Amino acid sequence: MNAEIWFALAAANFAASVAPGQNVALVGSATARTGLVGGTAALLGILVAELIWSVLALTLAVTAREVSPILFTCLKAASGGFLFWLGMSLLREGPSAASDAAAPAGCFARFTLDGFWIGLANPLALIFFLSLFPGLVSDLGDTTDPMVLACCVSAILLSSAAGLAPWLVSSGALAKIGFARHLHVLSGGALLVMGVLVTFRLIS
Ligand SMILES: NC(=[NH2+])NCCC[C@H](N)C(=O)O
Repeated sequence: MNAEIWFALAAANFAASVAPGQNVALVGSATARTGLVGGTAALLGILVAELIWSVLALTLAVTAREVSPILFTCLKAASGGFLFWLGMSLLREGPSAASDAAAPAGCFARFTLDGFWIGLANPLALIFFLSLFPGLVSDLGDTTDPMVLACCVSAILLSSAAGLAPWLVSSGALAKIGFARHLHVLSGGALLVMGVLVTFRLIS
């Protein structure tokens, strides 16, 4: 794997990662509630999910065509329900713990876990890892070779983190200058609306 392919992979994933979606909304919401530490905890959970997606897509070489439509539907239903529930519970809690010091114990572990599920059941991640990603790595030969695997995974994880970093930093800055409540309502509401949309599209 040469540097060109590494950068092409990283650039494609950066574009997908920086685009607004449920990962971005969770990072915003976690940062509004508990500052940069909470946002970073959510980001770490998302990265673990992305690690799983990229390793699965590379080692099993699964593509969208091979995944049963029933599994897709189940994943979307789980994603819709979880987004709705998470949006509701975040909105109900309110941005009470806007400073790191006031954050309740266990809050960061919760954000990491939320990040993990949000990242795993992300319809945009499904599209990326099962449709775009296989095309991007198709010339690499044996993608189960540990070296190739490590290169691809490092490109994905670094670019995903780089895509979420501007949202983390700007959310932290907004929370600091007194917009924590607005940010909280906006990102919690976005998660809720995405949950409704995913569910609505499934049943309509
Ligand atoms: N690594 C990826 N391409 N993941 C999908 C990210 C989707 C989108 N940026 C979101 O926040 O929901």
